This record gives sequence, structure tokens and C-alpha cells, in this order.
Amino acid sequence: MLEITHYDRLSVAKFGGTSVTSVDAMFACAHIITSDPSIKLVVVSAQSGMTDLLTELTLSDDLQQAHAVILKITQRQTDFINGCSLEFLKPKLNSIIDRWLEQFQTLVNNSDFPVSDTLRHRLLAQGEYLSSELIGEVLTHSQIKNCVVDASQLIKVHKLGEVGVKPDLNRISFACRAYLSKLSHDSITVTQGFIGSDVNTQEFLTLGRGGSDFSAALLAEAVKADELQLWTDVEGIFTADPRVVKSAQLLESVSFNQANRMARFGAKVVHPDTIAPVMRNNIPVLIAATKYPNGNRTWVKQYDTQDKTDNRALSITRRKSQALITVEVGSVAERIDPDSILKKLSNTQLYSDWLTYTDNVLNVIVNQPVLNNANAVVAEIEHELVDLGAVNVETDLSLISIIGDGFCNNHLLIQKLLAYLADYSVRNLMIGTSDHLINWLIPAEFEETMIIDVHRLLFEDKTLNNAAADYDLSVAS
Ligand SMILES: Nc1ncnc2c1ncn2[C@@H]1O[C@H](COP(=O)(O)OP(=O)(O)O)[C@@H](O)[C@H]1O
Ligand SMILES: N[C@@H](CC(=O)OP(=O)(O)O)C(=O)O
Repeated sequence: MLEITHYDRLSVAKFGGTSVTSVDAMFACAHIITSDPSIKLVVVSAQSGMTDLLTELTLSDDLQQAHAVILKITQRQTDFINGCSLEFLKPKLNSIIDRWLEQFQTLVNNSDFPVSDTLRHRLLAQGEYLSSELIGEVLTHSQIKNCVVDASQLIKVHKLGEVGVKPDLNRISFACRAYLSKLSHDSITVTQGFIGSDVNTQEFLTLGRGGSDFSAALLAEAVKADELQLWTDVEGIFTADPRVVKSAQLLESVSFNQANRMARFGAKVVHPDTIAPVMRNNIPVLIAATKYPNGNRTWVKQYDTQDKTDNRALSITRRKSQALITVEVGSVAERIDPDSILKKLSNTQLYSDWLTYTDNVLNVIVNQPVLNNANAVVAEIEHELVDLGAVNVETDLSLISIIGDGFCNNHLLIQKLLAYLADYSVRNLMIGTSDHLINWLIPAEFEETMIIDVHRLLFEDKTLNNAAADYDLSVAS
């Protein structure tokens, strides 16, 4: 295996959507890179809002609709240039945008609508291609020697049906090492998050919404980085989404396991697949705000002892747009093997990490947008079970989770939580399956009020804090 020997220390820094959304924000990224010579690999997302626009475009029924979205994208780039206060930089950035727009329009004009799956991936990826070229230019103006590399040449994956991708770690590692070993030690590499390609077919692929964190983690693993840095619009991981709970408190340090659970249960600040690659390699992760590079931050790292003994609730998270599929599997005499239903579900994008089977009723929570794409499967299950039981699908739910360690043994906390939840039509409350997670479903309309209230209960209520201490279980202060 090729060794990368010419760096004393190597960090991968990923800059999210808001960090590349204006020229000023890009200069803030440049400042961070200049201040930390260990940063050799930079991963960028699309400017915030761009992937939403590109998604809208991929859903166009015809070229006319697609052109209406192109107009919005063009306006966005005009605003980007107008927001640049450095006149000398404008022509360079303008020429990058013009070239990109021309290629983008050609791609759209040659497309058939509705777009094919292959084309959908290619269109979705264009936001990252643009932002990487733009930031490359800003870095050059900041005297940072850099080279922009196409991530589809680095992030090699296996396409899993229509469902997703599985990274090929050996191929990613080989591609990254081959590339970095040729790079001079005073140059950094800029690449796109969110983008990859199939190892066998070379088919162009994207990694799913928010997937740039995952790209950065895979690259950190591939080059055996000393550190992964996720630069975003908040100072780290908080006790709740700070946009929802103004009094949310920053967590200075969380373990890989804790961060993994928070991400999986909806703390959007980290993509759910990010932690596995860094955890495998014990690579610490810094999460910090691009705007306040010297401000507070969260470290995600190996933390085994604390993990087991801390006994505290750490954060409250939510997964929006959830659907609950309830399948009545039938009476004991004539019941259908729930395995066959699970197999059906697992063959679709309806993959779920939350299911129960009790009293001949199978409950499965899935992401609603995915459910909408998989209606045929729901109909198929419904058809098979028509004589035996019913399939019911409830939509517009949110999955609220409390995540921590050992806090499920805090009797007073549980008592107060249940008393609070009693006033709501809570569904599928899960307590005690593990001592680090409690979660439940709630109609989306109650979600924000509930998060604010439960946050107050967990993290701001002094009585509960004292009671928790009585049980030798402290709630995060
Ligand atoms: N527990 C949490 N701690 C911090 N941020 C959170 C949490 N839960 C959700 N978020 C949201 O995550 C957002 C950052 O993620 P994202 O928008 O994907 O950033 P980026 O585009 O930089 O990758 C924050 O603006 C915040 O609203
Ligand atoms: N462009 C992608 C990738 C991404 O990770 O974005 P962000 O870092 O802004 O969450 C998306 O919007 O889903």
C-alpha cells in the first residue's frame, strides 16, 4: 500500500453548505485552513439551498419546468457575485459560474423528462462541483496552493439496488493514497462531498442528503487522518437543535457511540453514516462553527469509560417526516410469518431501524419520503394480508428521542416524563429496551413544543437535577 509520508499531521476539513454560501464565508474557510497547516484535504458541500433547487429540477415533468428552476439557480449565483465585496475577484468567480452554467444548461437541455436515475444523480451533484471550483479560486486568492479533484474518482462505492451505496474501503483508500502521494507537501486538495461512483460500472452516484459529512469521514479513514473537522453553522452538538431550543447547551465532548446515536436519531449536525468510519479508526472529530473558529466546539472521540458510567441524558433529537406502518399479522392459528413481511420491507427503500412485533402486530417506523416512493410495496403487503389482518399507515409523525447513558434508571425523570407525555397522543413509546435511549412518536404539529418542554424538563429543571443526584445519576448541567 502506498504510504503518505510527507505530512507530520493530516486533517480532513469539511465545510458545509452555509460555509460556502457567500464569498465572505469562503474567506472564513480560507482563514481556518491557513491557521491549521495539518489540513490537507478539504471537502465541500453545495451552497446551502442548492441541492434543494437541484432536487426540484430533477422532479420536473418537462424542460419548461426545468428551465424555471435554472432561472432560480442563475439568480442565486448573481446574488453570490453581488455579495462579493472584492471587485478584483468578481471576474474570476463570474467566469467559473458562467462556464458551470453553460455546462449545466447543456446537461439539462439534453435530458429526457422525467429524468432517469443516472441523470438524477448527475444533476444533484452539480452544486458540489460549482462550490468546489469557487472555493478553489478563493483559496488561491488567499495564497493557499490547491488542486480541485473530482470526488467520483476517490469515493468508490457499490450500488445497492436502488436503495443506497456501500463504500469500498480498499478502493477509496487506494485512490486517495495514490493521489495524495503525488501531491506536493505545500498543496492542499479540495474535493466535493456527496459524490461517488460505482466500483464496477463507474456509474456516477450521490450519497444521500447531507452525505458530505459521510464523504469526509470516508476520506479521513482512507488517508488515516489524525483528525476530521466538520465546519458548520453551529458551534458543535447541543442538548437539542439550537434552532428549536434557544437555551440548548453545547456538549463539549461526546463519545463516538453517543454521537452515532444522536446522528441516527436526527441530530442533523452530523450525517448518520459519519461516525462509523472515524470510530473504526479512532479518529477524533471536531465540530465547530466556521463563523467562530476560535469559539466553542464539540469533540467526538473514544470515550469508553464515561460512556458506561456517566448516567445522564445528553440530548433530545427528532426525526421529522416519519410514517408508522402497522401490520396486524393475524390470529395465532393463521398468522403470517412476520419474517416474510420484514424481508419484503428490507428489499425496498423502506429500511427501518425501529420495529416491534408484539401481540401479533408489527410496527415499523420509516422515513415518509421513502415510503412515498415505495407505495407499491405497501400495496403488495396490503394485498397479501387482506384476509388476515390490516395494514395501516399513519403519516406526518415525528420520532422524538432522548439519548444519553444510564438515564433510563432515573426514576423521577421517567416519572416526570410520563406525566408530561400523558397529555399528548404519544404513539409507540419505547422505554427500557436499552438504558441509553427513550423514544416515541408524536403528530408533527406537537413536535417543537414538545422538544422545548422536554428539554426544559431534562436540562433546566433543578429539582430533577437534584433528584437525579439522589439516584447517583446526574442530568447534564
Ligand atoms: N443537537 C444538535 N446540535 C447542533 N445542531 C443541530 C442539532 N440538531 C440539529 N441541528 C441542526 O444541524 C444544523 C447543521 O447541520 P447542516 O445544516 O447539515 O449543516 P452543514 O450544511 O454545515 O453540514 C444546525 O443549523 C442545527 O439547526
Ligand atoms: N449537497 C448535499 C450534501 C451535504 O452534505 O450538504 P450539507 O453539508 O450542507 O448538509 C445536501 O444538501 O444534502
